[in-house]
Amino acid sequence: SKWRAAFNFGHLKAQSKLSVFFTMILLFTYLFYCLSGYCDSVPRPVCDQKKSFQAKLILNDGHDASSQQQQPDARNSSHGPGLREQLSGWSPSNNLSIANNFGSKKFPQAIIIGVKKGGTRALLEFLRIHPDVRAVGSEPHFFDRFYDRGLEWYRRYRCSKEPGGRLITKVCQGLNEIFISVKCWHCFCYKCSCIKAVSASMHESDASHTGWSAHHGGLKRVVTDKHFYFNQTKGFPCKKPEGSSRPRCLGKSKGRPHPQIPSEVLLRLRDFYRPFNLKFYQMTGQNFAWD
Ligand SMILES: Nc1ncnc2c1ncn2[C@@H]1O[C@H](COP(=O)(O)OS(=O)(=O)O)[C@@H](OP(=O)(O)O)[C@H]1O
Repeated sequence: SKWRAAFNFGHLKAQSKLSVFFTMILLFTYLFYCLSGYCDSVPRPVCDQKKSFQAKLILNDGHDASSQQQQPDARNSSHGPGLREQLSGWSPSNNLSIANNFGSKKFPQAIIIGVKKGGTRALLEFLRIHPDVRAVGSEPHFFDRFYDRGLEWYRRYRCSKEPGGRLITKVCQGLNEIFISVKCWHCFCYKCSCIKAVSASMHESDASHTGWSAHHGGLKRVVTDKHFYFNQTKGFPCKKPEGSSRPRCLGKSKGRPHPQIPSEVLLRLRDFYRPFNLKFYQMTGQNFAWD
């Protein structure tokens, strides 16, 4: 029975070692997941921090917006008419306000539309420097991941503490994404002032691009080159320190070192994308000269 007890004890120890081992694996996987930048993009309901405040959506005319909940079906509709219909009552001046202690929620006055890895985070972060800009913290991914959750869900991201604030969000990623983006832009931004975030090379043009965007978004030109410095290590512009704050570059998952691509591969890629680029120039009415 002594042997049996020892055996059982050993068995138990092995079991607990195993569970510690698996817990560590889980922790490291999660850590790696976050370090690779994915956690950033998982949306958190930043405006809905305290359920106890019983935030209610109130239209300007005093109607309770929550009774008008509509659930768009992402699978049955394109980003076009369905959304357009639902947004027919939307306009920057037809704002919703949220009765809670965090200020009022506003409809977006500007939207950043961008493809994956198009540099939309940089544009968002740089626009955020502008004193009249209020932007969501994490990207809601409404149009590419959570469209079927409906506008009520999306509304939780409409937060701004200042009436004139602008909310910037990022929409439209996916297959054939550049065209979907542009279609989205056409269908969605017919009422809001829209920032067209297209840049051939964000490396050189971040700051001026931000200025350009701010100008087109109806903002005073406040953000200029003097807000940035070029970080040699990162190979990208970063925010200059203000007062006692430190210089701020985007996280490790933005502006990563890229492998050397053989020139013949680059040529083949350019050939492949040429007709798509032409189609894109036609859609936007602008030649970006990506060749
Ligand atoms: N200032 C600055 N700092 C860092 N990175 C910059 C900057 N400006 C543009 N970029 C480019 O942005 C790329 C990431 O784009 P996104 O933010 O749109 O990526 S994501 O699709 O949301 O994951 C990122 O892609 P990678 O270089 O592959 O990391 C950069 O090429």
